[in-house]
Amino acid sequence: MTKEEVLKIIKERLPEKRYEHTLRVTDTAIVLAEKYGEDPQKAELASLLHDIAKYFSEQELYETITQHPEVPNTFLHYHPSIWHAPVGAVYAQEHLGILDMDILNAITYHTTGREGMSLLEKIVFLADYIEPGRHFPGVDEVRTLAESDLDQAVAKALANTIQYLVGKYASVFPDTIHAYNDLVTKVGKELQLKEK
Ligand SMILES: Nc1ncnc2c1ncn2[C@@H]1O[C@H](COP(=O)(O)OP(=O)(O)O)[C@@H](O)[C@H]1O
Repeated sequence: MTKEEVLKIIKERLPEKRYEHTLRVTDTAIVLAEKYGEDPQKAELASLLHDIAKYFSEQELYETITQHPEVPNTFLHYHPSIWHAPVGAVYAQEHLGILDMDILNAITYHTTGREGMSLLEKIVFLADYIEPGRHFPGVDEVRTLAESDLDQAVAKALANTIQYLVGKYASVFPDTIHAYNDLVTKVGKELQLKEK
């Protein structure tokens, strides 16, 4: 599939603002891929498609997850706003013929992260978090970390997300906690030192 064909598909399924967000995530992911040694074409395709299911109805998201045993149904125990991620991967596989599991997993875990994220998964997760249209508290620190250390940047983004959710007494998808634990074991000390 050409980039133009993918762009046409996402343009038909996303409102203008979300389409522009997608393009910014894609540009950001390509820069990160070049910096950290990932295939930029994989980063481009995964990012272009990461939000493909964002505007599917809640019923369609629910049904897709229940009908696909490969999607962990833990997703259904958490807020519907995270369901679009695994459903996007199902869509990419079934409708666009994408079979690369790394690309499909990068789409599935772009919102939540998970333990043992691949380089591509980290890149798409982080690009979604730091693309230049994002303005939430703490994003600039993550942008700075992303210039020098991918794991530190992802760990900080996960910490921010968990703090944000806990701050409003929202439940936290368990894989996000696992992703956080996994990465702070590696880079928690460095992050602590940087914040002193
Ligand atoms: N790890 C998580 N666990 C539970 N809910 C989450 C998690 N991450 C995000 N959410 C919820 O899902 C919503 C959508 O997340 P996301 O797809 O990152 O949003 P955006 O629309 O900004 O791209 C968030 O606003 C938040 O309420």
